[in-house]
Amino acid sequence: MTAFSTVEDLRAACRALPDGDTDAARAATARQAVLTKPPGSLGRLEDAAVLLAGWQRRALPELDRVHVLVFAGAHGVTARGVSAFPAEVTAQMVANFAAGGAAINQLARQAGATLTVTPLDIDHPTEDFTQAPAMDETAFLAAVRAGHDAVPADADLVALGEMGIGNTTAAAAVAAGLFGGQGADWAGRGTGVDDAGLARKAEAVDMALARHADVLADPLAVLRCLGGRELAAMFGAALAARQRRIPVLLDGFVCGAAVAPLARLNGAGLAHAIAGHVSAEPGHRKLLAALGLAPLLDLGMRLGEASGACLAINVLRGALACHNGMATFAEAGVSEG
Ligand SMILES: Cc1cc2ncn([C@H]3O[C@H](COP(=O)(O)O)[C@@H](O)[C@H]3O)c2cc1C
Ligand SMILES: O=C(O)c1cccnc1
Repeated sequence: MTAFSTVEDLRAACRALPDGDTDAARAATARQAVLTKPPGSLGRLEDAAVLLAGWQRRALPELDRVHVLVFAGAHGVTARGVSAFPAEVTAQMVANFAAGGAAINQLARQAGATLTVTPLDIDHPTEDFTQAPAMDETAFLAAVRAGHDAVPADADLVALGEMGIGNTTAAAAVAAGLFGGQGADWAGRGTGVDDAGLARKAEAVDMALARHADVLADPLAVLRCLGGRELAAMFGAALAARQRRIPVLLDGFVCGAAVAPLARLNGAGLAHAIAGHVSAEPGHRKLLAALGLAPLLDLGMRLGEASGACLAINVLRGALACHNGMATFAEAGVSEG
């Protein structure tokens, strides 16, 4: 596993990513062509099975060891009135995760996945990024490393998610920093802010873009200066998964913004990622389009916590039930077209 003790090490690691196994992907594609169905009739389930085969490096992939990794962080920008909820909800929800009372507890159990929640220094909010970098390099690397270390080496799939009051503002700032546009193009209502709250979010993003204008060409600096610890951790987890060739399921807008720097640093950086869903946060659809990712689900969800990704695990289980379990035309004695 590539270690990184500096931002430049991290950048080098992001540029030197391994590929999946094209032979396994080719074998999976060939199998899809001879299963007892019209070619292509399982739509994106077929693509998903082939992607899992390529990254798991076996023609018949498995989902025995599925891990949901949720990272929590606290945001200085909450002081600007950018969330409908108070900042203390982050720590309260971390306790709720531990007690089993959150949506993700129910969804992870239902999806047959192991849930791990990693709080990241939640008693110490990041800096208000309208005024200063959210994190210095030490704090940023520590958060990236925490995410990197959270990925189990033997996972068949990891789903990523977050908890952090204020983080849809951070995600909007990161998205704007990476892909251009202004606050109003990327800010949404998050937990449900009113029109004045939405205007404050857009203004905070615009202030952040102006404050950090000199680093916007550097995707890692964008994540460090405009992001937050849980975003940096999701980035580190997506990187670790790729280094181990483990496929990744992405959650909503915040998760997508967190991993987007990998695609900016390496054109194929998110080739191992599947968008679990598109959230109701309007920036998410735009972000997925910019990343060239098509979401599996579109359920109007806007929760975060890896909830959309977790539901999509069930879709992948369906994809593999067909891919691994169906008879071929020859086996079933069914005539081909
Ligand atoms: C009780 C509660 C549980 C949550 N679980 C996820 N989020 C979601 O909402 C937050 C982002 O929205 P904003 O940027 O508007 O603060 C994040 O914590 C995200 O995970 C929650 C929010 C609340 C209030
Ligand atoms: O799409 C998301 O990630 C999201 C949307 C609203 C609140 N929290 C997260």
